[in-house]
Amino acid sequence: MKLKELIDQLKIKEIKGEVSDQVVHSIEMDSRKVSDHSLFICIDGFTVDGHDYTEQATRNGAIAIIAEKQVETSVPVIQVPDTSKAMAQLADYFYGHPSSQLNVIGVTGTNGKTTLTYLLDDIFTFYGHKTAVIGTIDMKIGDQRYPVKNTTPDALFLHKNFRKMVDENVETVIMEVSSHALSMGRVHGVDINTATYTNLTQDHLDYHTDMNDYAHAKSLLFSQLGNRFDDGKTAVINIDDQYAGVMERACAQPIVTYGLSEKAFIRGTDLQLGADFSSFSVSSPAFTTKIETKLSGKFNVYNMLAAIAVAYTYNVPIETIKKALQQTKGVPGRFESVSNDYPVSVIVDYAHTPDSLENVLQSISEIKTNQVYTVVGSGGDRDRTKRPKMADAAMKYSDHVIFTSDNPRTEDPQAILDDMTDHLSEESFSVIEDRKTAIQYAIDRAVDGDIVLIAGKGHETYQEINGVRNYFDDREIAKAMIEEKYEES
Ligand SMILES: CC(=O)N[C@H]1[C@@H](OP(=O)(O)OP(=O)(O)OC[C@H]2O[C@@H](n3ccc(=O)[nH]c3=O)[C@H](O)[C@@H]2O)O[C@H](CO)[C@@H](O)[C@@H]1O[C@H](C)C(=O)N[C@@H](C)C(=O)N[C@H](CCC(=O)O)C(=O)O
Ligand SMILES: Nc1ncnc2c1ncn2[C@@H]1O[C@H](COP(=O)(O)OP(=O)(O)OP(=O)(O)O)[C@@H](O)[C@H]1O
Ligand SMILES: N[C@H](CCC[C@H](N)C(=O)O)C(=O)O
Ligand SMILES: [Mg+2]
Repeated sequence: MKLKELIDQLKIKEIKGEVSDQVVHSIEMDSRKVSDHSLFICIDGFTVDGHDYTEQATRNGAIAIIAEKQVETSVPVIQVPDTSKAMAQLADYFYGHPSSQLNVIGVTGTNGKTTLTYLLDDIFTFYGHKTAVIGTIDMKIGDQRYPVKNTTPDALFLHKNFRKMVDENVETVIMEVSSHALSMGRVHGVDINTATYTNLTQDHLDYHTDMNDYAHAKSLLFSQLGNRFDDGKTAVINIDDQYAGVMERACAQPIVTYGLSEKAFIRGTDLQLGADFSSFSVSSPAFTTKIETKLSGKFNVYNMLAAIAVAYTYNVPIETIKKALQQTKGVPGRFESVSNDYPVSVIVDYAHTPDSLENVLQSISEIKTNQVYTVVGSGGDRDRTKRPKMADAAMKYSDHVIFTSDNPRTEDPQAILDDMTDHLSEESFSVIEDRKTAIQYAIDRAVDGDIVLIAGKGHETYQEINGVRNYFDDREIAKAMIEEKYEES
């Protein structure tokens, strides 16, 4: 594509150098990925400033630079007010507005995003759509999986991969949209059809100033659905959540609500929850039916109601939804039972917020027949104020808590553990910094009928200490320990 045609899309402050008939083969935001005929966009980041890498970019073959500050280079510089926005706009144009050729379902909320994307993937696949999923675990296009660095990647990655999805005949893409992504504009220019809200409870107060600021960031997904009524856009909102009104007020489009309360349009009733199943009735003015699945926990009933509501907006027949939910296996690392064959149950779960920990432990309380051991930590370089609250949730619902390291990142692990435990007066907990030793401690002590919950890392296959990621999988470690325990006895 011609550089001239591309930059004609932008509001330009100044052009230095001559833009004639240069051809752009790729758009890059990372100087290390620049090759011949790339257009390099300078992003002023949290760690470094992309404007400092123009020399490397031109050396690698950049034919022009998009910047928001003054830079000196040998190639034309197009200065714009905001390079992040320009990047989204250029990528959307360069790749031929691919998101508008897809059903894009965006999911936001503190907890349940990954789970809901998996449920929707199961429903739409069962319905016969070719699907794609982007989120915390990875990006999936059809049957192919690709690693992602962020739950919601940057705009360049998104538009580029939407193109790939269109080329591969994907019809429906289900994506998690994090609050970071919304406030950093990573989804700018993404033509979202359905915006879905799960819930809002404390997390990320290192990044957002307070809960209202956090709620506002989430609400951007709903304002970004736009003001036009002729394109069939819909919002799907958990009406039982205390911040539902914030999302509703931000949204000009029709809203389908779900929940357990009477005011929900898609309403769940008659819940029955077990260790490895749940069932409930779901009703709306259009249908009433009973859903039976292998997923357990009240929070998962909410996730399933959200999935039903989204599928309903696409006219997926309720019988199809019902069958898909009946077969769903759930999500790796979410309430994942490590082994059902032994008298001690080990559950690995990704709960890393006070609310998710409380939810998961409440669900365990409902099914437990004996004592509950909880092994839990809290991530470094993240919201510090959630740490004592996570500890309180663990203490409230467990018989024994072993506080340990999650991903300490660049923080001192012991300081994180102090943040979690300093306020605790009871003595009925242990602190074991090394996560493997902490898991061993719980499994060694658990007796027949006990449940060991290993929380916080779920599907993660690493532990990040001092910037280094070492291989670490709670599920593998626990499985080996539990097998060893019962083989010895
Ligand atoms: C704080 C934050 O969000 N950081 C994101 C940000 O990184 P950054 O600002 O530090 O980037 P940077 O390293 O300063 O680089 C600035 C620019 O210089 C360029 N550069 C850099 C080096 C070089 O040699 N040449 C070069 O051109 C970079 O390509 C970039 O364009 O931009 C990167 C590219 O988009 C993101 O990957 C990165 O996410 C980091 C890894 C991260 O951990 N983010 C977390 C907070 C996050 O976003 N989490 C949410 C999920 C939260 C949840 O749901 O619980 C998410 O969506 O992932
Ligand atoms: N609807 C829900 N409400 C509260 N807690 C939930 C809900 N769904 C899942 N959880 C809990 O939260 C944990 C994380 O779930 P999930 O991965 O689906 O959320 P997420 O929003 O994608 O999280 P992240 O932002 O970290 O990617 C689960 O392991 C479970 O403990
Ligand atoms: N998306 C979340 C994941 C947290 C997972 C937990 N294991 C941790 O490392 O804190 C975050 O980046 O805050
Ligand atoms: Mg997620």
